[in-house]
Amino acid sequence: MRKTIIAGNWKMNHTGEEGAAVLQSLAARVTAKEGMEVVVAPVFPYLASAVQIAAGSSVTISAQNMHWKDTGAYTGEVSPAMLVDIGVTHVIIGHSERREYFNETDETVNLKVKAALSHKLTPIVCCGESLEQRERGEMKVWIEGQIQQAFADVAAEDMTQVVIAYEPIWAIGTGRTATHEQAQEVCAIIRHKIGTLYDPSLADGISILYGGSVKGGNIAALTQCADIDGALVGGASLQADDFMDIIDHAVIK
Ligand SMILES: O=C(CO)COP(=O)(O)O
Repeated sequence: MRKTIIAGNWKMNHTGEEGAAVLQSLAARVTAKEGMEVVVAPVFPYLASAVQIAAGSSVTISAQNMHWKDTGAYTGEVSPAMLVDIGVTHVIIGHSERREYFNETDETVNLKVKAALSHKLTPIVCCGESLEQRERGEMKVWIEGQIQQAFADVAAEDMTQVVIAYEPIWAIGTGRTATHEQAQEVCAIIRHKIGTLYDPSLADGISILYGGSVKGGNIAALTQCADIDGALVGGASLQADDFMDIIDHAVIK
């Protein structure tokens, strides 16, 4: 059975104090549910204290990015070994904001995916098309290409540790959620592509999340879809009440 995963990407938000308050509230309120995982991704400076606040609760902590090397002359970067050292378990890789503003490419995404897997960090690998690509009818080819390149040279046994997030760029922070039919269509394309790259039963075990203006009001319809196994949530993960609303209404299939 695939896990339902609700992951909050805080992006560049919350001071240490603000984030700690939200996380304390979540740690107290999220109850352990079989088949469900709740993840929160604060900014780098507060990851270590976030791990401590979440310890013993049903919330686990993710980074929003990392470098692929363990150490070296890479000013401003953070390595997978360092994340593991402080107790981080997940890392978001290839978010469209990193691709757009920080020169993240399919090649660096692939390097980071392989580095995460070799450190037993769970990569939450993002893909998604722009509105122009969708309108030009290029969505399927684009998404399949992103998936193929993200997992190039990744062994089948490592794929079981992977989480994929489909985030259409046009639905991020816009209030314009993809309909659950649109999200399901693309998540099915992703699962099918993984099935052709590996095998269908491996693809069947991978959690595929949807991200883009997810709220308490649309999570049930999304997670009822056959190929949508949770959400990567931006804005609505910043306040404990909003995020709890999503967690409480997510469907565990
Ligand atoms: O980018 C996202 C999560 O990674 C989605 O952000 P919003 O939920 O704010 O649209």
